[in-house]
Amino acid sequence: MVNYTGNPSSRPPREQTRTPAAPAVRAEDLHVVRGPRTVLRDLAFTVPRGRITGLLGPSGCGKSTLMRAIAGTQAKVTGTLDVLGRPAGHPTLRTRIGYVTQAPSVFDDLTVRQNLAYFAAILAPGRAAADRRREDVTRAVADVDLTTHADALAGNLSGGQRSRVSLAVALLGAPELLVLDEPTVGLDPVLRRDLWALFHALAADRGTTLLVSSHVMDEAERCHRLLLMRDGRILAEDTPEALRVRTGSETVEEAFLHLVDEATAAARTKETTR
Ligand SMILES: Nc1ncnc2c1ncn2[C@@H]1O[C@H](COP(=O)(O)OP(=O)(O)OP(=O)(O)O)[C@@H](O)[C@H]1O
Repeated sequence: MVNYTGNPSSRPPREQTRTPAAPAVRAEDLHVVRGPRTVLRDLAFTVPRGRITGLLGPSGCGKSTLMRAIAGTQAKVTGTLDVLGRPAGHPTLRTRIGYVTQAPSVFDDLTVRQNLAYFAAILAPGRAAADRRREDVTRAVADVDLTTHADALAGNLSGGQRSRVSLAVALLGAPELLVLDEPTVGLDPVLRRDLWALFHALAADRGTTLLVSSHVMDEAERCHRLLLMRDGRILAEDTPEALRVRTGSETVEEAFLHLVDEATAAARTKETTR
């Protein structure tokens, strides 16, 4: 794993005052239609650079759809969605974003190293880049703690190890923005802790921006900022601490439930005053 020397507790350091750089992601009036339904409705939010932003909400609320839109792979997106200063999906963003979906995208009949070498050759083709590719592959394998499995066939790895190969592929080009769709699902507590340490090291040491989705609320406490989603809308956008304080809650899960109740009550009031 990347050498993580920061705060070893599960909570990240408090949000520090920094010169506000342009956000990594900026959405305004964002809508996404899938099939017959509008699944994301009127979203407006930002994702700050060099921080870990957690995208949390119940299953089906639209997290993956939003990540696909940011990665530029989602059709029927309207409104403003700027990513690293370009409209989402712009061709120049391809090498600047690492996107890991929920389904590990690895070739089972190749070893871990061969999988990475294949994707490295797409990112940096040609003989002149051979040394750099080798270094990038070795670094990415070490980042996800798979050095001892580098020559194992991907098809013989566990589910968690295969997910980490996918993550290593995304780390190859040292992307500025990492979009990770439920990267810790199905992992044991030790691996989850190690992956979060890696995420923090990437943000702190390499300045990488991470957008990490989860429907497990305890992971919220590990993020610098949160986007809480429900039913295709952003319910709240703030630091975990600010959300807890604002709602008088002990945990982010409690804060989330409080915000859901508040939104439901507001919707009812709107209905009855019509
Ligand atoms: N191909 C599709 N066509 C139509 N609707 C879809 C399609 N894929 C997803 N949806 C709908 O879009 C909504 C958002 O789905 P999405 O996968 O983004 O949610 P999610 O929050 O990522 O869920 P999970 O945590 O279970 O992965 C859901 O109601 C889902 O039924």
